Amino acid sequence: MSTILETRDLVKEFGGLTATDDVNLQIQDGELLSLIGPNGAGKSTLINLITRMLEETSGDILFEGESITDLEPHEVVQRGVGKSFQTASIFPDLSVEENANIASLGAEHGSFRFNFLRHRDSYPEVAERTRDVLDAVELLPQKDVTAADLPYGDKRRLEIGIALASEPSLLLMDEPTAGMSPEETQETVDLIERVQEEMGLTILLVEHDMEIVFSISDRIAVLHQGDIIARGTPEEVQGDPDVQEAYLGGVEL
Ligand SMILES: Nc1ncnc2c1ncn2[C@@H]1O[C@H](COP(=O)(O)OP(=O)(O)OP(=O)(O)O)[C@@H](O)[C@H]1O
Repeated sequence: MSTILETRDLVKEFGGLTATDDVNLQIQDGELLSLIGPNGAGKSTLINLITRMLEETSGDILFEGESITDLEPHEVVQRGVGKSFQTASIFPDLSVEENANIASLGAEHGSFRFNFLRHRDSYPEVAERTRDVLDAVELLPQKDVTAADLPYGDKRRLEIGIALASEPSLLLMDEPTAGMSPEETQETVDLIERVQEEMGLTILLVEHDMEIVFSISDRIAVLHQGDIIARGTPEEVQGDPDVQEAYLGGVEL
């Protein structure tokens, strides 16, 4: 297995506070790696550094062997780093299909074309990608539904579909099941496992639900106060005394 993403001595300071402290993380091609840790551990900071929403204080980030620290966020997406976050990427007044079209078109042409809806029939490759994406997240039957009218779980699936439209080789997911009912959570976990397998995706998952983390992950990295204190398979991490200590009084592992 080769390394798809690597952080080298990655430091992010906010004033006097060190949010990530010399973080060296490697994500292997094709794996599902979960990033866990107590509140304030630095998980979101690390994700935001990878997507280039935040500028590092020092260190480097390599994607497919090349540094991405000089890139803009949209350039990182074009390189193949997709993200599915809670912050909505959905246009609520448009249909499911139109939302997927916009994402597919952006991926095809590198930027959003304002008037594309009038010309969409001349973009067969976009239509095909839209169909594939909606099929992958099982939203084809709801393609004409206005996004705002979708049940919550379907909205989150549409967000995952929008992220998939850019055909990422690495997908960053921040709490994809937050706010979902147990049934929606299980469906989403199944969906993540399926797209990972079918599309050969590599996934970096930030998730607070330990049941999900331990069932779905190939490997887990544990952040605590900006440091990676443990990494390994679910079994290795679960038995690690440093991890138990970091979570004392917090989440039960
Ligand atoms: N923009 C910011 N300005 C100042 N401090 C920040 C900023 N963003 C994060 N921090 C601080 O950096 C530390 C790490 O925060 P971060 O949000 O990365 O943690 P987290 O592991 O994602 O937490 P949670 O699980 O609660 O989302 C915290 O102490 C937080 O208060």
